[in-house]
Amino acid sequence: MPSDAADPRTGQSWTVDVAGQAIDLPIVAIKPDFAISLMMVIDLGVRFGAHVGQALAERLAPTKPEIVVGAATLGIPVAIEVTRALGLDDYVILQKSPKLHLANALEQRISSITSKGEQRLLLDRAALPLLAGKRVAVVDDVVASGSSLRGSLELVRRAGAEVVGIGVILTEAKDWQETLGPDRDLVHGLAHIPQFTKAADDRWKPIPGT
Ligand SMILES: Nc1ncnc2[nH]cnc12
Repeated sequence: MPSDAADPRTGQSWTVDVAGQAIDLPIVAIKPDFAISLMMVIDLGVRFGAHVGQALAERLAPTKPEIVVGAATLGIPVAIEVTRALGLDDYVILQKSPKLHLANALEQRISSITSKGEQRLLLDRAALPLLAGKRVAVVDDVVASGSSLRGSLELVRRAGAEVVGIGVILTEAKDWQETLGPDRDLVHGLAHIPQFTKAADDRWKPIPGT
């Protein structure tokens, strides 16, 4: 398909050990001199989903969560697997696009490094009784800027719940630590990935300190 957009593929990949399971992530250029190693959790199969669900549940169980909250889109499989592995049933998904039944949703604005422009997170008011007064674990696939997680925490707290833990498959670079402030201490990540820049030899290399 002809396109004016630059091809984001670099031909390089980054291997990371996720709680004992190695995955290969393609390094994808977001800008001419900036790239990330992209983890699309929905492309990694159900066994990987179950593995990370179990590993995150082990780390979150001591915080005694009563319900799990995840943000659309890639937080959805994580929320389902963590809920299952914790032996819970209900979970709550924060939507990114307005659904017909969400006309009256609680709303929070967010931004993301992998999606264009500003986005929002929406909490269905029908889910409020599931959250009010509850101990909540908030989960996502990756925390990078921290904007999406910060929006999730805000919505969960507006719903009257206590955030007792945050579970992510990957932490990426360090920007999220400043975005989340003191909430950074609630984060349980299974592995860390750096961000990348192009070196003099045209190879993508991790940015020191990320
Ligand atoms: N490395 C990454 N993979 C998938 N989603 C992301 N969002 C931010 N960084 C990401």
